[in-house]
Amino acid sequence: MLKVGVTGGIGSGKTTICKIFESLGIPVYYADLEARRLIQEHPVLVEGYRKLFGEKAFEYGKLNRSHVAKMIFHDPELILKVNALVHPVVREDFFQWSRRQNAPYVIEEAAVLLEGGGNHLLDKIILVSAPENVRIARVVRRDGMSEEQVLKRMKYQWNDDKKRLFCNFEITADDNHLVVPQVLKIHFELLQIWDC
Ligand SMILES: CC(C)(COP(=O)(O)OP(=O)(O)OC[C@H]1O[C@@H](n2cnc3c(N)ncnc32)[C@H](O)[C@@H]1O)[C@@H](O)C(=O)NCCC(=O)NCCS
Ligand SMILES: Nc1ncnc2c1ncn2[C@@H]1O[C@H](COP(=O)(O)OP(=O)(O)OP(=O)(O)O)[C@@H](O)[C@H]1O
Repeated sequence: MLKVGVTGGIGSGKTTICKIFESLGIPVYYADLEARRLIQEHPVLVEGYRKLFGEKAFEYGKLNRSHVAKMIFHDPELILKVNALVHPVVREDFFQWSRRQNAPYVIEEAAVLLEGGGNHLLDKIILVSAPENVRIARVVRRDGMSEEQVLKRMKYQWNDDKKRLFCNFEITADDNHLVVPQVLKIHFELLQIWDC
């Protein structure tokens, strides 16, 4: 079974693309979602988040997302500590999850994948790209974040030019390209690679 990463900056359309792969029967591991579950459940992460963010890290056992987001996206050192704490646990969880799947390939969807060297553990990487102004507008519309809040998160993510150097496929998900044909083309190429 191949392990495929789908990455791209905030608001690029990764989740939307992955839903199409899911409709083709491909299992998808959504790293943001699973990270939030693990931060609330995994003893090492619960303890680590308490140490880094204080008692306010959790409210009634749930991650206090706005408190943590306010702190980490203002502090480059803190975000490095968080990434070093969370990403290895998520990666291990992804590998355990992938062993339980039965498919020609599985996908890990993650915004921050290449930045931590996660590509070395995956067989192929797909970049989902869209211009920054389009991505900002999408996230403002979807989450009600301010433009400044989106820009703060982008600061901790590589730009598409840098990501492109590490990717095997690219899906252009701006407002002018159809994405379904691009997904289908990659899907059949991945099936062929798996078949060989
Ligand atoms: C800061 C937190 C609480 C914000 O929660 P929130 O629900 O607002 O955002 P969510 O988790 O859905 O992420 C939304 C987007 O924010 C960006 N983002 C999240 N974490 C990071 C990070 N460490 N570096 C850069 N961008 C990030 C990504 O584009 C992501 O797709 C949460 O993202 C967190 O704890 N992040 C650190 C752990 C992490 O790196 N998770 C990413 C998956 S491994
Ligand atoms: N190709 C597209 N054309 C127009 N709108 C799109 C396209 N792809 C996604 N969107 C919209 O843009 C927003 C962001 O998409 P999506 O949630 O898939 O991005 P993401 O990369 O997973 O975001 P994040 O990194 O924040 O989790 C959503 O509201 C979605 O409906």
